[in-house]
Order: sequence, then structure tokens, then C-alpha cells
Amino acid sequence: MLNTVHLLAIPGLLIVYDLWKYLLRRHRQALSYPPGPKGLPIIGSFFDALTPRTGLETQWAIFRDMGHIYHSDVLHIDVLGDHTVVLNSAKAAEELLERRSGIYSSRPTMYMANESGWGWNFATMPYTLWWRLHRRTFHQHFRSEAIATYHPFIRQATSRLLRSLSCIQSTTMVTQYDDLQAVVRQHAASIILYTTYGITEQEDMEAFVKLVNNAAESLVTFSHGNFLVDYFPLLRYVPAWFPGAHFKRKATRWSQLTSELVNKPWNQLRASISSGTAISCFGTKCLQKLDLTFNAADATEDTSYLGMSKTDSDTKTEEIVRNCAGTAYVAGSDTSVSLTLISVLVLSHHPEIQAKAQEELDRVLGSTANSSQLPDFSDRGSLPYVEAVFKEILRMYPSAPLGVPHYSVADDVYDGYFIPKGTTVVGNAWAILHDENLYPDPLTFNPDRFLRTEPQRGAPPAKHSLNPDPELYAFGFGRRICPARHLALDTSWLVLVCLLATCNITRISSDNTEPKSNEIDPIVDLVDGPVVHPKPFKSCITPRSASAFELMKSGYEVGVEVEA
Ligand code: HEM
Repeated sequence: MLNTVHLLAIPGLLIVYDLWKYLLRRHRQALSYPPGPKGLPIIGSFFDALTPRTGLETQWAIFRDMGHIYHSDVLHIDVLGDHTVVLNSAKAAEELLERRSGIYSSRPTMYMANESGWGWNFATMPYTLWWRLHRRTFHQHFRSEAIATYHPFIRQATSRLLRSLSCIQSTTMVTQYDDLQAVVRQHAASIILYTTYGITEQEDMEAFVKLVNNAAESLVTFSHGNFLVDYFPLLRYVPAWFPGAHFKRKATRWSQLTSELVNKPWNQLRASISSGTAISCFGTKCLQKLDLTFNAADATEDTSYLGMSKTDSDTKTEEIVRNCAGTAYVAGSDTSVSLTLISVLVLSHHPEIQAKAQEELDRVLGSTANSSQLPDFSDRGSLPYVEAVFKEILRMYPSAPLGVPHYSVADDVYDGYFIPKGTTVVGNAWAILHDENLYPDPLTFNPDRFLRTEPQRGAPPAKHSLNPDPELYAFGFGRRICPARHLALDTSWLVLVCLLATCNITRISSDNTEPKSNEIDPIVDLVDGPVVHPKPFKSCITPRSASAFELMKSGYEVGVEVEA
């Protein structure tokens, strides 16, 4: 029975609770932001944020250096009233993006990306139920245990890549960057197109590779802040004919491409399902199950904004699967390309490392002069030096040095600094992977660092030991960590080990002479998108022997087991 005291106590407690919340907020707001450039009134640190586009240095290195200047691993940058916090250390990134992932798992609104029709791409979605449904669907088919089912096709795609390289080598001694890039793009796209849509026809693949390449230019919209509309959202309402509204005209052109990206391969899959010719893949498996009905836990969240009741979830499910497939197609087409191209470039700069890896391969698997088999996934555990080379490439040249920005949905305090709700939070993977406290002598390419500290694959990777596994940082953080990292790692590892087993890669200067020095930095071109690529380079990719040449031409000689 409630008596008067109880009845008075309830509002009393509510008042105390509100007061406590109010005082806490006042206290937090009295704290200062993390240190960082002061900038000018109103425009804040706009010019600091734009520095890399002037070509002086890379954004990730500038952020790291700013951290040194301000003696802080957490930086605050105010750009036109927008708060951005950059995390330059593993400690800060793990604390905020992983341990406090309830606050830091959203994305900033990317107005220009939305204007350009990227709204279906779940990599840019805010942290909502709609995003979670996408992520869950994606995860089921790209989690580490599921990736082995794609190995036969990864092998076949790698065989094709080696064959194409052998053809280039037969016609010209020097491999031009454009030719290499075309082969590597074809390889990455074919794996993604097969795994997501079951597309295997060469002609279709070429058309879809072209489509994603045409749209690649618009990926620049994913880096928050490249367009003024990201800071002044009202600019969205400026008509395209308005003087200076170039971004509107660009957005209209890009929308056409992004719509084709998500719909064209999906419609083709739909047609092949109707005609009974579809190949088992992410799309067919998801559609067969249509298992995204809301469960009790999901139903606690307000779903009215999705405009859906539990009964029309099938239609929404198809939209989710289509969006996930489109996201994989786009996300997978560029990132792995970057890693493979960087691997070729790095090997060409380090003949001594190639020789050491080849010695291991020959010792463990037999010399390619006698071998009739390419190295395979089952050999991975027996090749620690190759593994170490792979890890050092990931560490030294992360393909997405600043990842994809996160966004905070509540006020927070870290290390005595106030981080307001609505802050864009950037995990600077490059700075972490070049932190001398974690990786001694970080600017030296030295695979040996991983021989001492990474005894076994499969063991849970240790954090904050010396030379931690770069996989921990190169693929982002927390609930938004790259969900396809296992596929990406397997794909890129197989290319690396097969190149090492069959080829010698040498560096050619732009004037076709032997390079004078072993200087390699900086190898990445400045791009305004989230993924880096090497500056164009020439190399000589020569088979190690006549039998290695035969191996390149024959590949794995295994057909893909195509499930109808
Ligand atoms: C070397 C290859 C790759 C690298 C370095 C890479 C890196 C990343 C990074 C840094 C993020 C952002 C994580 C964060 O927000 O903290 C990300 C997100 C994502 N990646 Fe990858 N990625 C690679 C390959 C792939 C591939 C092959 C696919 C698709 C098949 C893919 C699909 C995605 C998706 C869907 C997201 C968004 C996740 C979300 O927002 O929830 N990635 N990736």
C-alpha cells in the first residue's frame, strides 16, 4: 500500500535525478574540449582541415603531428562550428570507439553523400535499427566461419589474375601501372560480384567493373567535410542552376550512377532467380531465408520511421539485402585493390624481403621449379615469414588510414576533456600503426617485428603488447568495424603468397632505368576519398622460372563448385 510519504518521495526523487543530470551537464560543459588548433572565429579550423588538399602532407600524418604539438593523443578541431575529435592512439580509440560504443557508433550525416544517392549504403547510415538490420544480414554471410565457402572462387580469381599477369609479361617486360591496376580491379570485383550476386560471366563482370569505376569519383562524398554542404546543410536547397552550385550538378550526375550501382546487378540477380539460372551467393541465400522478421528485442525500438509494420517486413527485407549487396559491391571493389597494389609496390622496393619469403616458400612447399601447385590457404600456418610480410604491409600502408568517421550521440568526458554530443570522431589508424610505443622504429618496413610477437595464427590477438596485430586497427573500430575484413584478408593474402611463389617483382623508375635508392615514402597518392592508392608506378613482374611461368598460366586448375 502506498502511503503519503511514498507518494511524496517519488516526485522528490525525480526532481533530485533531474537536478543531478543538470549539474552533471553543467560540470561537463565547464570542462574544456581536447586541445587542438584554435583557428579563426566562425570558420574555426577550416584551413587546418583543408591543408592536405594543398598537397603539403597527408591528412593522417598532419593529425599525428598536431597531436605531438598539443601533447595529446586526442585532438579537437572546430570546423565552422562542427566538432571533430581525432583519436591518435590505440588507448583512446579503444576506450571511446570500443568500450563506449553505445555513444560512438553512429555516423555524421553525410549530406553530399545523401544528395548523391548513397543513402542505401549502410556504411554511411546512422546507428539505428535500420542500420542494425543491414549489419546483421551482412555479418551472417561474411563472418569468419562463412568465408571458407568462398575460397574456391577466391582461388579461381587468383588463377585468373596470375594468368593475366603472365600474358602482360609475355608481351612487354615492363608492367605499366594502368595494366596492373586493371588486372587487380578485375580480380577484386570478380570476387565481390560472385560472392554477392553469383555473377561469373566475363562480359557481365567487365560491365560491372566499369560501372563501379565510373562511380568511384563520388566516393569523395564519404569523407565528411569535402563539400561545404556538409557544414551548411541548408545549401541542399540551392537549385542546380544557381551560380556556384557545382556540387548540385555533380550530385545529380552521381545519383544516376549510384542508383545503377545498387539496382543493375540486383535486377540481374532477380532475373536469374526467375529463370532458374541463379548461382548460390549472398543474394540468393538471403532471399531464400527472408529471415529478417522482427524479434521481440527489435520491437522495443520505435520502427514507425521505417514506415513498416511487422507484416510488410518481407519487402523491407529485400531492400535490406539489395542494399547490403550494393554496399559489398562498392566497399569491396576499391579497398582490396588498394592493398594488392600497395603489396606489389612494396615487394618491388624490397628484393631482400622477397628473397627471404621465397626461401621460406621453397623450403616449406618445395621450389616452384619442381612444384606443380600454388600455395593455398591450408599452407598459411606454415609460412610465418610470409605472414609477417603481410602484416607489415597492413601496418605500414593501411588502405583506409582514417577509416570512416564515427559520430557521438551523447555528451561524454574523456581524460578530463568534454566531447559534446554530435561530434565527428575520427580513429587515426595510420597514427596508431605508426606509434613508436607500439611499433618501435615505425617508419622502417620490417616484417621481422611480427616474427617475435605473433607466435600463432588463430590465437586471440593480444592488444598493447609490442607490435600488436595490425588487423586490430586497419579495419576500424567497435560496432562499425569492417564486417568483411576476413574476406579481404584471405583474398589479399592469397594474391601476395602466389605472387611471391611465382614471380620476382622489380622496381622500374619512370625513365625505365634501375632506381638509384630504396626510398619508398611517400608511396600513396593523395586522394580525397577514404581509401588510398599508390602513386602510379612501373614494375617488372617476371616469372621466377619456366615452371613458375607454367604455374601462372595454369593456376589452381580447380573449377568452382557452383551450387545451383
Ligand atoms: C583491405 C581491405 C579493406 C579495408 C582496409 C577495409 C577497411 C574498413 C574500415 C576502416 C571501415 C570503417 C570501420 C569503422 O567505421 O570503424 C570499413 C567499413 C566497412 N567495410 Fe571494409 N575494408 C576492406 C574491405 C572490405 C570489403 C572487401 C568489403 C565488402 C565485401 C567491405 C565492407 C565494409 C562495410 C560494409 C563497412 C561498413 C560497416 C558499417 O558501417 O557498419 N570492406 N572497412
